[in-house]
Amino acid sequence: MAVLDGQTLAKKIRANIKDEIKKFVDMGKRPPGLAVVLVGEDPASQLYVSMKEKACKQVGMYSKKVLLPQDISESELLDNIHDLNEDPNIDGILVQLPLPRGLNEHVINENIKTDKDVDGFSPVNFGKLHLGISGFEPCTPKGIIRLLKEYGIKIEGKNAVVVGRSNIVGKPIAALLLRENATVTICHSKTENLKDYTLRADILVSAVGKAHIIKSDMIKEGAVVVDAGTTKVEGKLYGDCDYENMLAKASWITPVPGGVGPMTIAMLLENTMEAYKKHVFENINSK
Ligand SMILES: NC(=O)C1=CN([C@@H]2O[C@H](COP(=O)(O)OP(=O)(O)OC[C@H]3O[C@@H](n4cnc5c(N)ncnc54)[C@H](OP(=O)(O)O)[C@@H]3O)[C@@H](O)[C@H]2O)C=CC1
Ligand SMILES: Nc1nc(=O)c2c([nH]1)NC[C@@H]1CN(c3ccc(C(=O)N[C@@H](CCC(=O)O)C(=O)O)cc3)C=[N+]21
Repeated sequence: MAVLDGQTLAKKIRANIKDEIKKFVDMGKRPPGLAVVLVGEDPASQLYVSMKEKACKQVGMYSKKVLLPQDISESELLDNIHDLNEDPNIDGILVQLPLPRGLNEHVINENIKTDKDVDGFSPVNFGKLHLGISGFEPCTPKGIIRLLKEYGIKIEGKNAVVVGRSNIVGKPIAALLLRENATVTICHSKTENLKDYTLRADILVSAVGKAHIIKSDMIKEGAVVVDAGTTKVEGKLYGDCDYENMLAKASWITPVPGGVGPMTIAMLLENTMEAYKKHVFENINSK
C-alpha cells in the first residue's frame, strides 16, 4: 500500500499559486479576489470558511467573507450575490453549503455569474462538465483527479465505483472519471448490496459522510481508495473508509485528514486564479 498524500500536493500547488500572484502584483495588477458567503452559524461551515480564508491570505489573494444571518430572505441573499457579481475586485464567489432550510441552493447557484462560479455549481458550469466543454470544475472532484494523476494512477479502462451522488462530490466525480474513460458505477442510499459493487472497484471513491461505512472486507485486493467523507465524532475526524484496516489491502489510499480535503481548497484557489486571469487579461465578464 501507499498513501495518496493530498496535503503535500496541495502545499505544492499553493506555493505555485503564491509565486504566480506575486508576479502579477509586482507587474502592478490587483490581486485575485475570492468571496465566501456563509449564511447562518453552523460550526462545521464556520471552520471550512475560515480554512478557505486562511488559504487565500497565505497565497496573497484578497478574501472577502460575507456573513449573513440564518433567517435572511432569498431576495436579500440574492442582493448580496448580485453585488459580488458586480464587484470588480472579486473573481470568485462561493456560497457555503448546506444553506439553512428555506433557501433554495439551486436558485442561489443560478444567480452566480458563470465566470465567477469557482465552485462549478451553477447550471452552466455543471452542464458544461457533463457536455465535456471546458468550464469551472467542482473543486473536490477536480482535486481527486489531480491527486490520482500526480501518482500516475491509470484511470482508463478501470472499474470506478462512486459511493454517493451529491451535486458537490458524487455526481461530478462520476462525470470526471467517465471523461477519463473509466467504467463508472454510482451507488447511493437505495443501492442494494453495496458490497457487491464496492468489491468490483479498481478505483473506489466514497462521499457519503458516515464514519467507516466502508470496511476492509468491502474492497478488492489492490484497489485504489479515495475517501472524500469527513465526519466529526466527539471532536475526532473520520473518513467513510476504515483506513487502518484497509492499509494492507489497498494499493493506494487517501488519509482523512490530509487527503481529499486539502486538495479541495487548492483547487478552489486554482479556479479563482483561472477566473482572475480571464478578468484581468482577457477582460471576460459574462452574465
Ligand atoms: N473532503 C472534501 O473536500 C469534502 C468532503 N465532503 C464530505 O463528503 C461527505 C459527503 O458529502 P456530500 O456529498 O455533500 O453529502 P450528501 O449528504 O449530500 O450526500 C451523501 C450521499 O451518500 C449517499 N448515502 C447515504 N447513506 C448511504 C449508504 N448507507 N450507502 C450508500 N450511500 C449512502 C446518499 O444517498 P442518497 O442520494 O440516496 O441520499 C448521498 O448520495 C461528507 O462527509 C462531507 O463532509 C464534502 C465535500 C468536500
Ligand atoms: N459551496 C461549497 N463548496 C465546498 O467546497 C464545500 C461546501 N460548500 N460545503 C462543505 C464542503 C466540505 N468541504 C471541505 C473542504 C475542505 C476540507 C478539509 O480540508 N479537511 C481537512 C481537515 C479539516 C478538519 O480538521 O476538520 C482534511 O481533510 O485534511 C474538508 C471539507 C468543502 N465543501
